Amino acid sequence: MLRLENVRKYYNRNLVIDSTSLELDKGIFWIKGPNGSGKTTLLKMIAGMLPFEGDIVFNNISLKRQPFAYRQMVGWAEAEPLYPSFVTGKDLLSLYGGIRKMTVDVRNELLEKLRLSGYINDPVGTYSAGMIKKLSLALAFCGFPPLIILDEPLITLDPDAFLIVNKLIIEHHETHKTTFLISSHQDAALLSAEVGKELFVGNRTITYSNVQ
Ligand SMILES: Nc1ncnc2c1ncn2[C@@H]1O[C@H](COP(=O)(O)OP(=O)(O)OP(=O)(O)O)[C@@H](O)[C@H]1O
Repeated sequence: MLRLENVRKYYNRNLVIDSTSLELDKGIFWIKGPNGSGKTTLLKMIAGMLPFEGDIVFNNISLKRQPFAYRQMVGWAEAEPLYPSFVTGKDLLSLYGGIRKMTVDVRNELLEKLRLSGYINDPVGTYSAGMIKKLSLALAFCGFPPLIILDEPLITLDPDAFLIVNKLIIEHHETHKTTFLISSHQDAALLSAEVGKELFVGNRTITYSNVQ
């Protein structure tokens, strides 16, 4: 269960997220809303990447009171990930996999599924935008955290990769009961109408509506 308690976010004096309280059960949630409505801000706050007023609680662990334990439960992938150009994909996966205590077999399975194996030993500076995107998604899945937050995971992916990522999200939700928060301008129905639910962000308020 994810709970937002009177969450509010200002950038300087600009109020972007206004006093939002929300409770979400396990599920796959799509964050929708026009450009500039606050989707990335909301996701970064839930990922523990931005300071804010209020609190966020996941599985009874508070981000404000137990920040380390909270962050251990969260995987995060940015919309436009950036990594130092000289590190390899393997370096990053070893780092994340080590922290998240993921076995090499499971890591290799993830690499195969995302078709990263062919270039994982190359420096990230040689990757295309889609290759970097897939690497960032693999890092978010590392160790199978119970909450995975993906900001625009489908941009820059080719049609094959798009389907692979959709499948991976559904598989994870079904097998590990992972909760996903996903921002996308894509149609949520592309994923799965059965498990997809939508959160609308806009007009400085958030309303939750179940689209099943
Ligand atoms: N670092 C920042 N400093 C100041 N204002 C910011 C900052 N980041 C975002 N904003 C402002 O916060 C508002 C919400 O931005 P945010 O990136 O969360 O929107 P979004 O819904 O993700 O947009 P998009 O669909 O274009 O990605 C915008 O008005 C933006 O200008």
